[in-house]
Amino acid sequence: MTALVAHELYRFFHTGDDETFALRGVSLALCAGEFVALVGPSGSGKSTLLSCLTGLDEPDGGHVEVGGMRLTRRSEAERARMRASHFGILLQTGNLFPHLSVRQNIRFQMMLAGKSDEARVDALVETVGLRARAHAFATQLSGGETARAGLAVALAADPPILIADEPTAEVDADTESRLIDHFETRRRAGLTTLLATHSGALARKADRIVRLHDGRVEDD
Ligand SMILES: Nc1ncnc2c1ncn2[C@@H]1O[C@H](COP(=O)(O)OP(=O)(O)OP(=O)(O)O)[C@@H](O)[C@H]1O
Repeated sequence: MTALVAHELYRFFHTGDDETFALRGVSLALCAGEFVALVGPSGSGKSTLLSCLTGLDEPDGGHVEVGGMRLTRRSEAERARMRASHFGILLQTGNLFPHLSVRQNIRFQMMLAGKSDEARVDALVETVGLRARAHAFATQLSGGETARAGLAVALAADPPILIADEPTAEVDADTESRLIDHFETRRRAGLTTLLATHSGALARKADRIVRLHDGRVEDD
């Protein structure tokens, strides 16, 4: 079953007289339960693609379908509803509430999904290697800790589709291997994962590697 489809996505940015072609006709299909790594050089369009796939950004051309329903060109409220029921999202813009601790951020995300499970909060804090920082506020975390806490929040509600941008940036080797185990557990549970990454170790564990270059899929 196909979980997420992108049809011929185009995205252009205009800054003054400059025009950047971030996506130039990207098509991609993720099957339910697939673990896919999105790779490519800096500036190749990975983050832009993830934003369009989750409906946080609207493509200038093409469309996205999630769970068989079109996500693109709907109202912001409809996109937000579809996002909440399909995705866990970690993008470079971050997803933490600054006035909540790491634990409270994870708990809050679970609550939004109608869930409450303290053992799962403990397990997620452990998985991302933040046991010692679980009670720190988001504003008190380092860059790497912020990214790991953000990943725990993205995973909190056990989303059908996890979309994460560089989830293992700035993590030590032990944490990276725990996270890889977690992504493999998701795959065994039939959950779908798409990660943009510069990590060869992580990409090698994926079922499939999709390579972007200059806004196009170079290899899939
Ligand atoms: N909001 C924006 N306004 C103008 N240009 C943008 C914007 N967002 C992205 N771009 C440009 O679009 C291109 C693709 O950027 P994107 O962030 O998607 O690349 P990336 O592959 O994720 O890079 P990295 O690996 O460095 O995160 C780049 O040339 C970038 O400068």
